[in-house]
Amino acid sequence: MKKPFVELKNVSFNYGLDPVLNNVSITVDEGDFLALVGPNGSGKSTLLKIILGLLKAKGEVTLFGEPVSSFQHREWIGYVSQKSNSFNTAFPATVKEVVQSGLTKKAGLFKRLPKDANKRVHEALAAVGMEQFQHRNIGELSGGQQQRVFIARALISEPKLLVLDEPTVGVDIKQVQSFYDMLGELNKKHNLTIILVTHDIETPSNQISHVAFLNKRILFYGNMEEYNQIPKEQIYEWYGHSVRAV
Ligand SMILES: Nc1ncnc2c1ncn2[C@@H]1O[C@H](COP(=O)(O)OP(=O)(O)OP(=O)(O)O)[C@@H](O)[C@H]1O
Repeated sequence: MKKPFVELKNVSFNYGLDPVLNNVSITVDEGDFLALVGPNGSGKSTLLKIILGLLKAKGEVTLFGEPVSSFQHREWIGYVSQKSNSFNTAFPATVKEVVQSGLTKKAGLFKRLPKDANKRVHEALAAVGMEQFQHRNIGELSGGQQQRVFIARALISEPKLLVLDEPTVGVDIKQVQSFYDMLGELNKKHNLTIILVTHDIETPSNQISHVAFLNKRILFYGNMEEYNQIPKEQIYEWYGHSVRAV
């Protein structure tokens, strides 16, 4: 039987008086690839912060079967924030150094690297198809390539769950499909559970297993087959009228 990695039950949250999330309930099982989709300001980042234990909400939040407040295994969750790709391009760090920093971030600056650090850097870069770039400066890479490197940095501590906040912002439109294919491979071949947050309803769907559509509350939650049956007009309505029709 599949194990629930993340369970949210009736989660509500306000910043001051403004309600941002209202009675949100979703479950992410082991092996799922969930796209959490919603327009700007719909509460996606807030929900991620609640899942990561950075904000405390009303309702129940469980990680790997434990209440988020007492969950100890932070290393089981790899997180790539929205800001990762606004990397200072003049910063003189190689791809290898960036990925390696995923090993030292919890141990502190002066902690020695594990003996197998080189092998692990290589494996993490290979998993995202970037092994040939390890000696390049991070600032010389494209947005999509940088995003892959940040994912490798998250993968190096061998998480069970990977959380990605708007990972395709700054990725060339032509590279988006191959980026999703890479994530699909991590999900299926490496058995990595993924939550991907995006405002893009055109998110390539062939790799994704489930969709949650959020606009302060959950308007839809189901598998891809169920999602594909929703008329596009309905989705545009959920978005308001700012989304172009295709
Ligand atoms: N620290 C904060 N203090 C007050 N209000 C906030 C704060 N952070 C976010 N908000 C508000 O909460 C709402 C939800 O914001 P959130 O960042 O979760 O949305 P989002 O769906 O991730 O948006 P985007 O796609 O633009 O990143 C917005 O109206 C935002 O202005």
